[in-house]
Amino acid sequence: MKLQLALDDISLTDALILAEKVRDYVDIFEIGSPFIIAEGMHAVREFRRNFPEKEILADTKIMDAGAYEAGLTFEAGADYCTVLSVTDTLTIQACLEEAKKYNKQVFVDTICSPNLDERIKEIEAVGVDSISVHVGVDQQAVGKTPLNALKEVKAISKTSQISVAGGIKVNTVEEYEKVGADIVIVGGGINHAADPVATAKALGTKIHSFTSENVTA
Ligand SMILES: O=C(CO)[C@H](O)[C@H](O)COP(=O)(O)O
Repeated sequence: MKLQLALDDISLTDALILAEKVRDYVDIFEIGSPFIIAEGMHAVREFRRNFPEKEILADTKIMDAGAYEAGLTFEAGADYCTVLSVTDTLTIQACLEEAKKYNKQVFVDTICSPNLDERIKEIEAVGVDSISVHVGVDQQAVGKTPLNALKEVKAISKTSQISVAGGIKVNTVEEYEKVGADIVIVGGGINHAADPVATAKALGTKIHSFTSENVTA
């Protein structure tokens, strides 16, 4: 299992400082949607320059103009961008086509998607192979978690790697590992912790120990 650190409500300077301190514990650096709104693709370029060995995800949550917007992220150095499952399948297909040109990948974010069962089948039928099960910050504020949606998607998905996000913390990460997430995304659970570096280390150690248990099993 991999750890993806979502950098959302943070300045570019602070994000680069934090990322340098946690680079050994984190597999994927996510340039979060609010961070992209604040800094644009400049943040992706700076992360690519400073962390050439790392996987970088641009959380663009694309809703339209799939090829153009996905292309901007790959040009900037992202390995992955995100598109919303609630958008038209044509937009998702356009992102996938663009990713193919760069030999990169696209995660489809399920935030606010009704009829997950039907939608997962439809998008995998057009070639989606990476799905991000996500309960957003505003939904978390009313007590929602992504655990049930993850169970649902795991039961339906035939071919995809699956990441999960939505208020996950060091003391809840096991629940997501048990259900079979491939990637756990943590934003506030690290960034808003009293000691973000120690928390990233604890999460990374836990998550990577799951992987070695699986490998030796
Ligand atoms: O995409 C996001 C918000 O739309 C966040 O990056 C994602 O939810 C992870 O952050 P957190 O762990 O704080 O929920």
